[in-house]
Amino acid sequence: MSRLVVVSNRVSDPRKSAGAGGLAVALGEALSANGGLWFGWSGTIVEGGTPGEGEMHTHHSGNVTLTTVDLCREDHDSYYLGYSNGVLWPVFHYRLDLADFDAGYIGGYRRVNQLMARKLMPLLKPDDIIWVHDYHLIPMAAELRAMGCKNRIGFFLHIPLPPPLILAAVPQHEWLIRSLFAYDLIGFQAQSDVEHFSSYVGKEVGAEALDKHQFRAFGRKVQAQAFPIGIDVDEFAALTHAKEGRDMYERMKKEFSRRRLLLGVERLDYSKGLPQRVRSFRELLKNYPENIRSATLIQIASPSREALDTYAGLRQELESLCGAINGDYGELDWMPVRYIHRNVSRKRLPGLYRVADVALVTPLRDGMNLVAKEFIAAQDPADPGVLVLSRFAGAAEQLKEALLVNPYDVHGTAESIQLALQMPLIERQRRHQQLLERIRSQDVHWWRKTYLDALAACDPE
Ligand SMILES: O=P(O)(O)OC[C@H]1O[C@H](O[C@H]2O[C@H](CO)[C@@H](O)[C@H](O)[C@H]2O)[C@H](O)[C@@H](O)[C@@H]1O
Ligand SMILES: O=c1ccn([C@@H]2O[C@H](COP(=O)(O)OP(=O)(O)O)[C@@H](O)[C@H]2O)c(=O)[nH]1
Repeated sequence: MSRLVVVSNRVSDPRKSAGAGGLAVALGEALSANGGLWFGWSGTIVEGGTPGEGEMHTHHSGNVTLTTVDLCREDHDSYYLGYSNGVLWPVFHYRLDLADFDAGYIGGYRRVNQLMARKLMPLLKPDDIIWVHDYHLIPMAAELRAMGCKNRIGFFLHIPLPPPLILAAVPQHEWLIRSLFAYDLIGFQAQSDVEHFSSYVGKEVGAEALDKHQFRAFGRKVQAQAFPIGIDVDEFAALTHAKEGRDMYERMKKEFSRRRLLLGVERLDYSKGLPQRVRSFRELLKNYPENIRSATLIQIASPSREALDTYAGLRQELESLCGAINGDYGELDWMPVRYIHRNVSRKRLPGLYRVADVALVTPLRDGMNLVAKEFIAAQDPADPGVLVLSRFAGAAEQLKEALLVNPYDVHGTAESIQLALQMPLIERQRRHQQLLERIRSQDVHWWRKTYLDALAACDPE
């Protein structure tokens, strides 16, 4: 059997609890199945190091070999903070207003992709299957091919691909898309992303569509398809009953026996729609005062990309909104919002999800959103909570039995939250059962297998 080589910016030991971020969680689960090599950034930034250079480290965790490369400060800042999270992340999440098109970033982005390719190339065996992940590493296959790599190489984009006219705002858009043609298979989260890819390559580079999923351009053929990422449903449900999950459940259940719990869990990121959500909650208290002294919003917003000004600004905005709502509505023995700016261990989250009456997963744009799926997996089928889900999350293409909302519509979202709080048991059970079936039929094992089977079936160019 061929060895699987996964390449991603974030690498984390599958046997340890991953930090916040769905990619590391999902790849850890996918790699543990058959083992392989996980290659990427070590997480270490070397002050004063040489651009384009980085020490390599290897360690083993069960059947997975983890090989990582350090980055010097200059490379990290231009590749990770600058081009990946200052240009690609905002544009791909439709936020041209937040993009910082500094011409200096692209050099670091290319340099780090070249460095990663150079370090990976000698580790490869001829029949390895290479699976590259996410926007940090779009040119990775082109760099490997330039070094003579003939292996099958697949790519998976974890974030949305915007429509052509938004994508075209990136000064290097054509180069990025040309780089994608060095892969054999491009995986997207949602059907809408595939449609955007197809219309971009048709309109902007005159690609020939060989069929619905195959495109020829730049002298190469590539296949593009949606493979919605999932979670390990049984593993996550089991965490609900493990010690940390159970402790959390019992503690919170006691506290919320006479109150209603609304829950939000995410990285503190502008794509997640946090200020809009808090405003909707405020609207709920204003329009449905029976929720005062009862409905409490626990908002976990774990620190993310704090070196970027847009993230620091968002934190201030959110803290001021939470402070204002607590000041206006709070009582000595009840605060409407509990805002936590820390990462909560993934082992404790299932217990919290299970106590929640309503999960608020209302991003303005999201590639998938694994929290939505984790919430469903953690529910008690006899008395499940309700998922309020943004129609702009990739997960909305699958999770049709959630209460779908437009997060920009603060009033409409408040109405849906009230509907969720009032939903009769029988309807909650029916929706939950259907949602559970959906996340089970397309779980993380399905995702890995379907993607890798499709990559293996691609005609090598
Ligand atoms: O690595 P960070 O900069 O700390 O950010 C964390 C991850 O955020 C993004 O996650 C995406 O992948 C999830 C799993 O497919 C998906 O559910 C979610 O919608 C995406 O936002 C990012 O794409 C990852 O590369 C980051 O590691
Ligand atoms: O305090 C936190 C916040 C989030 N998460 C985890 O981080 C992942 C977030 O993934 P998602 O796809 O929802 O969004 P991303 O952060 O990748 O954009 C999920 O597995 C969460 O359980 C966590 O462990 N602790």
